[in-house]
Amino acid sequence: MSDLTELVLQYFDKSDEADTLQLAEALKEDHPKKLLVINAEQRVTKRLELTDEGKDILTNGSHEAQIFNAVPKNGIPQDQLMSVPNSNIGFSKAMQAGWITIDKAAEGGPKVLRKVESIKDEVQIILEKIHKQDLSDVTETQMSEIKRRKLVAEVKVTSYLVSKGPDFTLKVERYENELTPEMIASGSWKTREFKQYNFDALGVMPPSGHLHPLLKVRSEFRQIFLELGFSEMATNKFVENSFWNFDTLFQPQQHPARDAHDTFFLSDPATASKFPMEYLEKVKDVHEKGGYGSQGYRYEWKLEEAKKNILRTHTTANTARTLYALAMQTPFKPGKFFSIDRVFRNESLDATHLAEFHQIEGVVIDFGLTLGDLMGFMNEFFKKLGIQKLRFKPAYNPYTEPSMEVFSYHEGLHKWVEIGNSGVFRPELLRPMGFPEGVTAIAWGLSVERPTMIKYKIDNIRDLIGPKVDLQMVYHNPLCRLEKSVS
Ligand SMILES: N[C@@H](Cc1ccccc1)C(=O)O
Repeated sequence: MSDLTELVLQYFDKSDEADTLQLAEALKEDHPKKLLVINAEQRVTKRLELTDEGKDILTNGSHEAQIFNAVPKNGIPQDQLMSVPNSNIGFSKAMQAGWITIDKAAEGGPKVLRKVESIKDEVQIILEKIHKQDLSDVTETQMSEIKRRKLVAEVKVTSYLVSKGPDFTLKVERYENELTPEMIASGSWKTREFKQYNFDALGVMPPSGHLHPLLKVRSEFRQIFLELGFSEMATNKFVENSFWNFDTLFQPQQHPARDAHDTFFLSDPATASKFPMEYLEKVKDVHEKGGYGSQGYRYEWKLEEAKKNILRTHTTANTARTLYALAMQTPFKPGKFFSIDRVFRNESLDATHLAEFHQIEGVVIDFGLTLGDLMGFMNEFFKKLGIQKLRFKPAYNPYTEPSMEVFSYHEGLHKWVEIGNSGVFRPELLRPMGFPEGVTAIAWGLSVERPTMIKYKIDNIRDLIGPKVDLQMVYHNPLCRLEKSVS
């Protein structure tokens, strides 16, 4: 017996019937076709069966025959015949058939006498034929009489016509699903049979539209910013140049972040050419000589370095562009801006790092904003996300002073987790743009991936992004259940 035959029998040992598709699944068979090596066609036929009364007649004879047999040669008083089962019908049928007669004038009451020597019990004979399913010499009149007397009934019988299918084989083989390195190494792939692709497969129908967890968390953050009156910055430029990504942010041209190990540089087009020249000169000056109370970096600033096209390493490049556009407007107007979009870093990939991720960025600009405003604002912002305990740690960014890393206490992990970076923008950044003295800006950035991984308890980022995304996680986030908070 083949393995499959055994499995099929085991399956039927536990269940009465099977849909071939379900059976294929239960048996882990590659394709239900393998199980369809035989065809089964359902057929419904009609058959006559004896009723209980019919069965009784088959064994004991018809009612009329029983009456005849109960009459001895020299007759019997009529009332004694009444003990025979079904005597009423039997008596009248036997009278009709002319088998018996009645002597009403007999002494001691009416007496029943035999009229013939012997009888032939036709009803019993016909029922015997029906029982044997041999209806060849049963006449229509006989049949309708038997049916009228309800001695037979018509029953439906369901059966299956089983025949060999086109793929019938006595050898049930398994198709290979995957071409493995072992098959290539051993050369066994040459003789194996591979499963065909099913281009008609429809996949699982989702019950409703779903958001990827990253999009869901993104929409939750977006909602918080909008509730706080922030405007969304345009973030459609994945390709940025070094000028906006680094130089405008007072990041020196020798800074390690501007190295090919950390940043993706474009080869075609390798450089950008359009810059606001007046502003560019001011940026160059502040790097080389300083100003606005700063002594600058005191190195020779090079335009070629600023021209280099890159994939933006942070959305702070958009903040720089947005603030520059705001500075162009007079008189000065305070502003609150945010963006949530993708950034790229030339990092070595591991369970928690990818070469691209999403940043949430916020900036508030007005006269006299201080570190206290930043800390107060951070507390409010994270409270809306359900994050209560915050800690700030002094840090360094070329564009903010002071700078602070933001940590939150993670109840599940029982430790402080870094959730963002923040600071007060330097005058070296704001003043060359043209903002008046006294205008300051507080800004912060965080990744979308970190809170998402914490919320969905994902410890490998590849389960969140890329071909190995756990679809169940997506299915559990139907659009209609969009929640307002991230925890
Ligand atoms: N650009 C910083 C985040 C940040 C934004 C704004 C101010 C301070 C820090 C980062 O990529 O980590």
